[in-house]
Amino acid sequence: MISQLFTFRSPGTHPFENQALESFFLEAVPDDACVLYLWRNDRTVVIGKNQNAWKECRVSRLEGEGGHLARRISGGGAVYHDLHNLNFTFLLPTREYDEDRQLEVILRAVRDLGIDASKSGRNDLTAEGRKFSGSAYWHGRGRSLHHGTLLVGSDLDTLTRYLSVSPDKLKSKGVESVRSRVVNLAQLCPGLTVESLVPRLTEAFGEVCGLRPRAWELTGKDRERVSELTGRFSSREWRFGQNVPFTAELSRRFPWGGVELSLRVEGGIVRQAAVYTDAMETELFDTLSRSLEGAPFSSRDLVKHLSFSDSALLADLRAWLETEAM
Ligand SMILES: Nc1ncnc2c1ncn2[C@@H]1O[C@H](COP(=O)(O)OC(=O)CCCC[C@@H]2CCSS2)[C@@H](O)[C@H]1O
Repeated sequence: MISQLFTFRSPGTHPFENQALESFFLEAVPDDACVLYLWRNDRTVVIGKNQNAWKECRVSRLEGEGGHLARRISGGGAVYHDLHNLNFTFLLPTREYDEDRQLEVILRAVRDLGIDASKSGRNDLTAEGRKFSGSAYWHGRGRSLHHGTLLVGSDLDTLTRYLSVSPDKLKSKGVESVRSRVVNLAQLCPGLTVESLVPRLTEAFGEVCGLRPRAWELTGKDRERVSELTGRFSSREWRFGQNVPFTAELSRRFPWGGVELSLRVEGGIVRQAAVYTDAMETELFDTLSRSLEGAPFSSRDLVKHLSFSDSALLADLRAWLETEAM
């Protein structure tokens, strides 16, 4: 039986710290309690546990604009977060886990605003046929986590700019996102902000569970654990190295000839590079494919590895890879 409710609002907006806090609550939630953790990330794309970062997200564009690519422990697709998207996480013992009750908390808060919201499909909440929330789940060691997004007033153009990747560029297995039409709650309830939604969620949490929620106070020891966990979520290994191997195919026509690059990427590193070209400088291209092997698969690193000579042709290739969506 749940006999205690806790709420916690993250003070920060950095994705890896927020993910660490979430994992901390997963470890720390008492056997008779449910925690509702509310948090926001600044400019972040969060991919599912088994997704390919480059297939789901324009990583170089996101990072070039100061954003972060984060991977979560739960499955499912890729979503965009900014400061006008509110995330919720329910953390509780698995035997008390009840997806419908958890979603009831969210639906009650949203319907109280006069929005006709409903559950749709496996993990979406929609209003007027458009999605404003996606959920994902994790269960293990007797504890469960149910987390989801709430689009309140996010920049939907930016969302689309980061999440649209050309479909045939990467050949890879892995979970695909389910692209949907999206809507901000503030569009359906003018004036709504994250700040005004938070107390409504806390209230609905108490009403649905029939208990009064208390704020969780972090101790010094809790904070130490959170900073340990932050390292895991921020590591390149966790974020990019988890992929099943894939092949990236990039092609471009230049005044001096066409180039096709085929890069075999394993653990986020280019293991094999093949270049097909009708340009005349075949020797340069042999060196080029060798020099790409071992490079981390990011525009910046590929460009660095292509700096072995100052030929004009290489400069064209560097400029291309710098802007190429990967
Ligand atoms: N922030 C946000 N909220 C709702 N829907 C979104 C969002 N960003 C993108 N999308 C839309 O959902 C699809 C992907 O849907 P798909 O069903 O593939 O994936 C999800 O919903 C995953 C939800 C994960 C929630 C976690 C909670 C805390 S950390 S992230 C995407 O292509 C867009 O069309």
